[in-house]
Amino acid sequence: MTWTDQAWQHIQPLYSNILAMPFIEQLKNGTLPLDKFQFYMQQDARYLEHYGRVLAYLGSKTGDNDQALDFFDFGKNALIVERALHESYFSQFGIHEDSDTADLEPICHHYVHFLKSTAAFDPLEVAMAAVLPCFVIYKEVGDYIIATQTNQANPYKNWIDTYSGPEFAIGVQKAENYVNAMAENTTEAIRAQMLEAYVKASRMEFKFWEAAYNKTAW
Ligand SMILES: Cc1ncc(CN)c(N)n1
Repeated sequence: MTWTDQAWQHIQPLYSNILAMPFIEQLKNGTLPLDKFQFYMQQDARYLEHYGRVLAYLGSKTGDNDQALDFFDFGKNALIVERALHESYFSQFGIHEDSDTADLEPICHHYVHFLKSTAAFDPLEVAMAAVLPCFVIYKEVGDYIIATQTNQANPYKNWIDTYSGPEFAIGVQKAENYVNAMAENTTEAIRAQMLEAYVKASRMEFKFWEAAYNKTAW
């Protein structure tokens, strides 16, 4: 079994909890209150600015040029999605343009700085494992919503389409392949740290949606 399969299996209880969250259930049904989605979008735009930079930074740290190019692309894509949020969703959902300067709320702040410090101070394998749940969980949630939704007039359709399409899945698979190759070529001790980082980031994905649902501020 690959390292990513093992890691994914390891977080199944948490993933089941994610699917049962009111945020995800209501996003799927199209009944999520607008103010909760607005809060989420605003924080997510800020998150993506930082996440994109972390991915590009990890690309710059790898000695493998293919991996570097792919991580530069992943970083660029995160910023492209962030820009799309501004150009379409922000006006569609009535979110104020001053979101650029919106405070990072506690969970977003913690997640971003966890990724940045892991990228800066931990082994590259661990940092690559830390950024993976952001790919995998969104893909799985996107696919789950597409497979189970019944509301064809869901106002959040565009968001759902971003993460459920084949294009996103290709990137996720590439990122997983790199992490598997790195896991194979490292030590048991580093693999344990990789798993710890993967689990922490997955918990933060849960917390990010929970914070949006509760509109948690400082
Ligand atoms: C918090 C979070 N995690 C993951 C994704 C998907 N890249 C996102 N947009 N936002």
